[in-house]
Amino acid sequence: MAEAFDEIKVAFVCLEESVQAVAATIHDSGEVPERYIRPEIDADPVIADAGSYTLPTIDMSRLINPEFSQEELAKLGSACEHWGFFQLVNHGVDQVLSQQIKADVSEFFSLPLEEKSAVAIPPNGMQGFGHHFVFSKEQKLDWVDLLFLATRPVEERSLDFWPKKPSTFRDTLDKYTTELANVTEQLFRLMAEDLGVDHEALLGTFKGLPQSVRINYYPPCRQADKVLGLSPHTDGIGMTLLLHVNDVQGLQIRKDGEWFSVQALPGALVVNIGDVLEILTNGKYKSIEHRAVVNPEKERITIAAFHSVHLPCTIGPLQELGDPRYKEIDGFEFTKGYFAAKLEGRRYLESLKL
Ligand SMILES: O=C(O)CCC(=O)C(=O)O
Ligand SMILES: [Fe+2]
Repeated sequence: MAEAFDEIKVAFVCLEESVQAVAATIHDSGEVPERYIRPEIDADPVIADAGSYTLPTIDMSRLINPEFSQEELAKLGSACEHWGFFQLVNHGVDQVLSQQIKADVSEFFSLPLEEKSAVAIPPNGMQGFGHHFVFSKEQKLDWVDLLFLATRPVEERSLDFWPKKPSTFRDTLDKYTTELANVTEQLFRLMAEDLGVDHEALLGTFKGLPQSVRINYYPPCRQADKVLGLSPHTDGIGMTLLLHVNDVQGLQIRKDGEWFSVQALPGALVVNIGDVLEILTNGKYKSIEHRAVVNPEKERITIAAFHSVHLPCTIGPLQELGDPRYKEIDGFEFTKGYFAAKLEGRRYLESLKL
């Protein structure tokens, strides 16, 4: 994947300011610079009465227990079809390791800007500390700083962008992402079973489980209702596993045309279907638009682990799943198109429909 990123060459404009530093400088006035103010939020409100919705919770310990697996597998399939999102509990990721990754990530973002800048994203680069999806000097900006790293295949890691501080960071990220790759592989197998397709056909697209992480730091913002942490988007990969580093909520997903706030359970992984899995499943599983909002008083930190296709490859609906409803597309071309249209929600995915 690291090599793939080099090949994709996304033309992001280098945004030199850190949002965390902006938040600190406006601390007294609380007035957010115009570039971060998002008038579109008012036109697109959050579901007032979310009581009728509950994001499905899937229990991995039941999925792998023969006594309950059929029932839980049906729930998994239904969540992927109707929500494109679920919370995974009892996922088996070592709790001490989860605590350690949370501590290391929090410590990295609490370092002075100069120290974080040791791993800054270079011009036209993707990996490191900085911002993604800034295409012009005029465009509105998300209220977030990120650290983006390709973690698998292991031999393609660019360690220059892996923080040396805190000293445990690299080792913890290595162990944590390895565990997540295992959970992902298990989920892909279970999904193949739910879909009634050959495991190898599904897993082959994700051979070697290429993976990257996007660690999101959303500073608090007194004008939180005027900014967006992350603009609405879908994930241009197979599947994402999201960990909440602290207990601050902010993820919203588009449900029946309105925004629904996710309440992540402590310790759960929030899993979502990406564009590639929607295409492979011929539209059975859904890649849902989501966004992140910001807390007025507290910082919010999340770790999104993306599981991507094995490049080079061709992305298209699996044969067993009926007449194709999406075009076949070369993996590189898909990824380039996804990055170019990232700020346009589901539009790129829709353009691939037949
Ligand atoms: O931080 C969140 O809640 C969402 C993160 C996300 O959607 C992403 O990184 O793609
Ligand atoms: Fe996302």
